[in-house]
Amino acid sequence: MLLELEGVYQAYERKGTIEVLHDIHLSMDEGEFVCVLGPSGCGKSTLLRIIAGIEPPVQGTVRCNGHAVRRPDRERGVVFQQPALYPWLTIEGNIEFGLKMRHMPKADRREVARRYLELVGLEEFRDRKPYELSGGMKQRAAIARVLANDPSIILMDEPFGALDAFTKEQMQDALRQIWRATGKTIFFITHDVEEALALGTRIVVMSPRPAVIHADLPCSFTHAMGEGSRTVRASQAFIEQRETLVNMIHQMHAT
Ligand SMILES: Nc1ncnc2c1ncn2[C@@H]1O[C@H](COP(=O)(O)OP(=O)(O)OP(=O)(O)O)[C@@H](O)[C@H]1O
Repeated sequence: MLLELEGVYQAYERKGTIEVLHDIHLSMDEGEFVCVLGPSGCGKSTLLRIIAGIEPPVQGTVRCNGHAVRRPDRERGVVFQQPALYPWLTIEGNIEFGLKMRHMPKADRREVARRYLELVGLEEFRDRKPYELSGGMKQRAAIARVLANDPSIILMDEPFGALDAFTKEQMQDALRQIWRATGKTIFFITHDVEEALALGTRIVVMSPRPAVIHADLPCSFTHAMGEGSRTVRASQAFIEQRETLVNMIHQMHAT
């Protein structure tokens, strides 16, 4: 088991106690692509921060590769909605940064950076600064930077949430190719039911706060998608599954 969460409980003290996560149990195997859906404010980002080691839970444990998670480390790479690239470095410099901090020799760094620049389709932009790139390209660079650190799992918090619909679909198709090419395990938070169905091998639905896991469903559309995904997205089975999930989330909002 790559990742194991047992009895994770999180609450904050703010004019009384806000219970956010109630009792989360979740395991992930290597190579899985788990998409997490749930009503707004239910604690999805909180869960990601706990898995990343950015904040500790009040109760419960998180284990990654058999070790208790206590702080952020490169075993768990994180991609946020706003790509956190260093504005003064080139795209290649950004991708190499973590490797440089670990004292990897320059020639090796360059080789790793070029490999991932190519994988995310940014070879031609390697000498540009982040402000010269579109939103989608910046997010590709952020993904390449995380991949360069060779994490066991990539944690993504609505990474395409700020992109227009067309770019978003392109990025989903690109991420699927990257996942296939690298075999990485991905934990992906989204508000977008169609996005979850188009990417995940598993869909986890969280309940409203204090959140528990309301549903944990296998999903196979991503396997049926080629370089593009239009045909599968327009299929009857996809649309039916989308409506089932949208209704499930609406019903939780209403109760
Ligand atoms: N450090 C904190 N202190 C106090 N309350 C917090 C803290 N972090 C999160 N919360 C509260 O916990 C709840 C869950 O927040 P979180 O951002 O994890 O939800 P989410 O499901 O990711 O939301 P959204 O879908 O809107 O992005 C919210 O009510 C939020 O206000």
